[in-house]
Amino acid sequence: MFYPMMINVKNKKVSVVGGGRVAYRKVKTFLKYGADVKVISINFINKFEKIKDKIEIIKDKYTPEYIKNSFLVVAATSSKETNEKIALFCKENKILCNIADDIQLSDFIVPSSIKKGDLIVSVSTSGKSPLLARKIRKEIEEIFPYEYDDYVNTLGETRRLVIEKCKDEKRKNKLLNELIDLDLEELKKRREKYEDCSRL
Ligand SMILES: C[C@@]1(CC(=O)O)c2cc3[nH]c(cc4nc(cc5[nH]c(cc(n2)[C@H]1CCC(=O)O)[C@@](C)(CC(=O)O)[C@@H]5CCC(=O)O)C(CC(=O)O)=C4CCC(=O)O)c(CCC(=O)O)c3CC(=O)O
Ligand SMILES: NC(=O)C1=CN([C@@H]2O[C@H](COP(=O)(O)OP(=O)(O)OC[C@H]3O[C@@H](n4cnc5c(N)ncnc54)[C@H](O)[C@@H]3O)[C@@H](O)[C@H]2O)C=CC1
Repeated sequence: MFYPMMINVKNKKVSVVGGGRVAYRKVKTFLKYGADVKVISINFINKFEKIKDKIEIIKDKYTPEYIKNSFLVVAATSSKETNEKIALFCKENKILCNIADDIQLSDFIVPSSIKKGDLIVSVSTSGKSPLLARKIRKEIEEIFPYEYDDYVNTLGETRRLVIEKCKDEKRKNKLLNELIDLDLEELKKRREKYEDCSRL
């Protein structure tokens, strides 16, 4: 059973084995979340050219040496045998792994997701149908047509002010509940107001 969680990969060593379409997709997502990505593969599709300055590229066959110090590993080679070897090595060395062609051997799977600033919406079918996850993700994307970045940041800052300055639990909950119904403009006014108060 896969438990949904958010894992911090910023500046952490992530290794992706394989240089095909699937590996490329996984690498792009890790880069979006600030990981320190190494890619090991015999061959690479041309798209890797576009991101070659943002990753470490090792053009070689997989050997455990390349992944041994990783925080996370993704096995996305076209060789089932290699993917299995990677899974086994990760298990023995307590490294979390995602095996692109074998959910049973995977410690984690990747959902289909939308990132609008710090607002992240993820959809998973627990591996039953990645295409359904993608379809639902696209449907949800249509109801988030604009950038949430500024809104979620302002909400986060205003929430911090309420938590810091309001010590009455009941009132605090009331204020926090009010915040999520305000639009960006109202929220910014509210933040300014709370910044000027010493207590709420
Ligand atoms: C278990 C999981 C493990 C993991 O990869 O993490 C997994 C496993 C497998 N995928 C397979 C196939 C496809 N996967 C996609 C696409 C995506 N797959 C993703 C995640 C996951 N795929 C995890 C579960 C997600 C969930 O919770 O449901 C997404 C969401 C995220 C991402 O990859 O970043 C991304 C969509 C991103 C987006 O657009 O939003 C497509 C479509 C395409 O490629 O265009 C196809 C072809 C169509 C088909 O087969 O359905 C196969 C068979 C391989 C083979 O046939 O050889 C396996 C292996 C198996 O099923 O055993
Ligand atoms: N989880 C997912 O979302 C999906 C997973 N898959 C599975 O993912 C795997 C990869 O799929 P694609 O990227 O389409 O394949 P691909 O054939 O385009 O790429 C495979 C890559 O693996 C490399 N490779 C093969 N053996 C290797 C070894 N011993 N050491 C290092 N690199 C090696 C090749 O050089 C190539 O770059 C397949 O097993 C496929 O079944 C396929 C579709 C989606």
